Amino acid sequence: IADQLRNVLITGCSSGIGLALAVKMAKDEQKRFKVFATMRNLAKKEPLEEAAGHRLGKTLEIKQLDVCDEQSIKTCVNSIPDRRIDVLVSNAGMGLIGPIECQSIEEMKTVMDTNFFGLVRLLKEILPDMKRRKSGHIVIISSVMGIQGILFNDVYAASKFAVEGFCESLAIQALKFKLQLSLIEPGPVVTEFERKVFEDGMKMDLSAADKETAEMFTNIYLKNYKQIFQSLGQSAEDVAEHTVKIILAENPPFRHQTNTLYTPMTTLKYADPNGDLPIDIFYKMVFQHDKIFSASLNFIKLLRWRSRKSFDLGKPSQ
Ligand SMILES: NC(=O)C1=CN([C@@H]2O[C@H](COP(=O)(O)OP(=O)(O)OC[C@H]3O[C@@H](n4cnc5c(N)ncnc54)[C@H](OP(=O)(O)O)[C@@H]3O)[C@@H](O)[C@H]2O)C=CC1
Ligand SMILES: CC1=C(/C=C/C(C)=C/C=C/C(C)=C/C=O)C(C)(C)CCC1
Repeated sequence: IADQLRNVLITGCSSGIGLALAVKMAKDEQKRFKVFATMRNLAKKEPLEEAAGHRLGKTLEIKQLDVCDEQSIKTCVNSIPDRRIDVLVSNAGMGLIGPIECQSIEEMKTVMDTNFFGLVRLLKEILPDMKRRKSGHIVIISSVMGIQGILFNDVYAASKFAVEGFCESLAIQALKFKLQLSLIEPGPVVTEFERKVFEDGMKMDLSAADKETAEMFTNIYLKNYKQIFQSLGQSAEDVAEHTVKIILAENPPFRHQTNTLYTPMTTLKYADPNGDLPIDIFYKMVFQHDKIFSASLNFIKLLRWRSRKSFDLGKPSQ
């Protein structure tokens, strides 16, 4: 389908990565994509409409889709000509931070339902068509937390690990049907996600946690949260650019990390089969905070300077 117009369905386009990606693909100079930009709440469509400009109604259409609602997914897919989706970008998701003692099972279930079962619901509806056609690319916005946990992100990391385990299994079957499957793994990205998660963290009722845990969350995690996003964070447009390159790549990889500043952390996982190395390093970064944290921020600055050269995924398919 290299020279054919590709139908692209993206979830979670009211803000952040989904919005940036929808707009970037709709503005493709070679007009290779017809974008179905979806969101659960159409009352939030204005920023996307504004960013899409005159592409609206041409290379970009806005549709309602709630990944937690099977009927809404079905209605949306049925409204697409021939139900043909060449590229599915599963992007809708939400964060959750804090000590588990202070989170309800209900809140945790909402995260799993959105980040993990949201993807499962989409694929139950869309995968059979792709298999029948023996063509399609499934692109999932996962996270570095799909391969490595971070302090106070226990349930969010679990939801992204679930996504990765699910996709690793499915990728083998996908290969048999000539389908492509790619996990995009961003580090911190400055979007509504960051703002929502931080605000929820700031107003969290910490009374169910012991003093040491509550202080750890407030004085270490929340205190440094903004600085981490500032020094390490990417823009939604940057992640969108990586995602488009993956979509256009001749042989798209199964996993793609978008943030070269973050790769030293994830690499630690593969450097030690016992799994202790990344945990020890994260421990030192967090709890020998004064010395290590400033050292690691300097290290990040050095990496940022070193990583000016742009990434290269080889020859695009056209
Ligand atoms: N920001 C970050 O640091 C990182 C984010 N990611 C991942 O990137 C993806 C996009 O997040 P990002 O752009 O940062 O954050 P945003 O909060 O800006 O965007 C999330 C989008 O998902 C939508 N959404 C939430 N629940 C549902 C649902 N049930 N059905 C449909 N849409 C829903 C939101 O809609 P609404 O406006 O209605 O809430 C919004 O459009 C997520 O999967 C996230 O886990 C990965 C790595 C890092
Ligand atoms: C770098 C770093 C930290 C935080 C990393 C963060 C906050 C990453 C956020 C990633 C996100 C939001 C991914 C979304 O999917 C710690 C743990 C404080 C320890 C010191 C090093």
